[in-house]
Amino acid sequence: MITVQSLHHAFLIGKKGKEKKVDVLKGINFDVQQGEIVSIVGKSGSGKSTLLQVIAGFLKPNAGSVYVNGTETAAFTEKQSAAFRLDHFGFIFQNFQLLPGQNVVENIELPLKLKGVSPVIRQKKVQDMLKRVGLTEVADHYPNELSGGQQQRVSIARAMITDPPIVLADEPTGSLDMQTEQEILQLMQQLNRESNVTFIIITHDEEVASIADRILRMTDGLLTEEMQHVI
Ligand SMILES: Nc1ncnc2c1ncn2[C@@H]1O[C@H](COP(=O)(O)OP(=O)(O)OP(=O)(O)O)[C@@H](O)[C@H]1O
Repeated sequence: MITVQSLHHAFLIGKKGKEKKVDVLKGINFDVQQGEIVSIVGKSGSGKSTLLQVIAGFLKPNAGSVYVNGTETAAFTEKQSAAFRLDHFGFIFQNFQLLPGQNVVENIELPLKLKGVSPVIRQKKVQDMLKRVGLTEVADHYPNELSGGQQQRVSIARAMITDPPIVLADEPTGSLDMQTEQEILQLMQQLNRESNVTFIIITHDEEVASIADRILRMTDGLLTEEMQHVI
C-alpha cells in the first residue's frame, strides 16, 4: 500500500550565503499494509512531520521514492500531487484545522465538494458519517461551539468522508485532555476496524503510539521498527 525507499531530505537554514545544511531524513525505508495502524514516534525535531509531508506529497524529497498503491508519487507535479491527495489521503491535525465560518456538516462535506460529488449524495454520506463519529446532535454547530474532542471528531469525519485508503494523523490528540485522548484513539481504532482504512499516526507520546499495530521509531533521521502487536 505504501512503500518508502531510501528517502533523504535536508533543509538549508540560516542567512543566504551562510546556509547550514540540516539532514532530517537520512535514508528512510518502510512499508505499510492496507488496514494497518502504524505509529511513527520520535522526539520533537526528529523529522516526523517532514516525513509525513513527503508521504503526502506536500514536500519533494531530495532523494528516494514513495509508492502509494504502486504509484511513485515523489516525482509528481504540484497539481498531480493535489489530485492524488484528494483520492488517497485524509488528514487529521493536532489543532483540528476546521473552517471557523462553516458548521459541522459544511466542514465534513468539504472534500466531497472538492471532488464534485452531488448535493444529494453528499447529504447522505455526511449523515452516515455524523452517526459513525457521534456528532448528529451538534450537526449545525460551528467549531467554536464544540469541545476539543468534538472538533477532532469533525476533523476525523472530514478526513474519512471520501473513503480514502490512508489517513495521516499528525499528533491527533496533542491538544486534548487524557480522557478525550482515549475517546479519540478508540474512535480511530473503531473506524479502522469498520472500514479497513490505514492510519499513520505521528506522535511524540509513547502511550498514543502504543495503540498502533506497529511502531516505527524515528531517531537521528532513521526509522527502526520497535515492536509488533499480534493483531
Ligand atoms: N521548512 C523548514 N525549513 C528549515 N528547517 C526545517 C523546516 N521544517 C522542519 N525543519 C527542521 O527539520 C527538523 C525536523 O522537523 P520536523 O518538524 O519534521 O520534526 P518533528 O519530529 O515533526 O518535530 P515536532 O514533533 O516538534 O513537530 C527540525 O530540526 C526542524 O527545525
